[in-house]
Amino acid sequence: MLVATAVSAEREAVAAASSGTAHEVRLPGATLHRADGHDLLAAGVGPALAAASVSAALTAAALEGAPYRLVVCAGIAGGFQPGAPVGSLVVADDIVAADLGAEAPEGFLPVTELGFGTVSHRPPDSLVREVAAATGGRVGTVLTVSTVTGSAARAAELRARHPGALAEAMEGFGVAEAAGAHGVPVLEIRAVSNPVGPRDRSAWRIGDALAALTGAFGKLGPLLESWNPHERTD
Ligand SMILES: O=C(O)c1cccc(C(=O)CC[C@H]2O[C@@H](n3cnc4c(=O)[nH]cnc43)[C@H](O)[C@@H]2O)c1
Repeated sequence: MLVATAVSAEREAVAAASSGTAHEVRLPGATLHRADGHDLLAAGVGPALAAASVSAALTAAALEGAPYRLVVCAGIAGGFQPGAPVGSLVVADDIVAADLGAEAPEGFLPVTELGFGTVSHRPPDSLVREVAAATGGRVGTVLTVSTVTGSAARAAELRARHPGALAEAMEGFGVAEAAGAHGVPVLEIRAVSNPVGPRDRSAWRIGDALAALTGAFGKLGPLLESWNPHERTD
């Protein structure tokens, strides 16, 4: 399994859930922290760098003859209120690129309406349900944005376009695109550090969110390690 976070503080929060000592594996384009049979990667902020880093890790694993069974995108996120309060955990049932497209006089057009690509990746249903049950996480759409929302108007616009959205972050769709290109299932787990809305960096509760991430992964170890994509029922 590969767990991809944006920054090293998030990677360390995930690592704190297991007792094993990690060693570094340096690859072209990515440095893995390997412990207890899984790899952790601080893949960078934003969908492009996250996709490039995860793609490097997936390619290296495939060339070694040991492909990953699962890629998990994990980290902190903004939560849409009141569905995802600060400190809560969100498990994505849909990983959606919210700003990939074009503006038109009639509104935003997703890239799919321009005839290109995709804007959504759906993690395996059964795994989403099991992870949510084990962690107490809320299940919903997690948006991937390249610009952190900073106004009530933008938050309302995103909610209108994505009524099922519980959280926004900046890497999920990039990680999912990389995993999808390798045919590997993907999951996104986010701990809410701040409300989505008017920018107020002083209101971010990063420590609480990182602690929630550690708590979640503490409950997930055996479930994720033993999950077999070939036994999926969905
Ligand atoms: O300053 C720190 O100590 C620190 C520790 C851990 C993480 C950070 C980050 O700034 C991570 C950036 C990361 O967080 C996601 N994020 C969090 N809130 C939002 C949001 O409201 N909208 C979009 N993204 C959000 C995002 O995935 C960033 O990559 C700092």
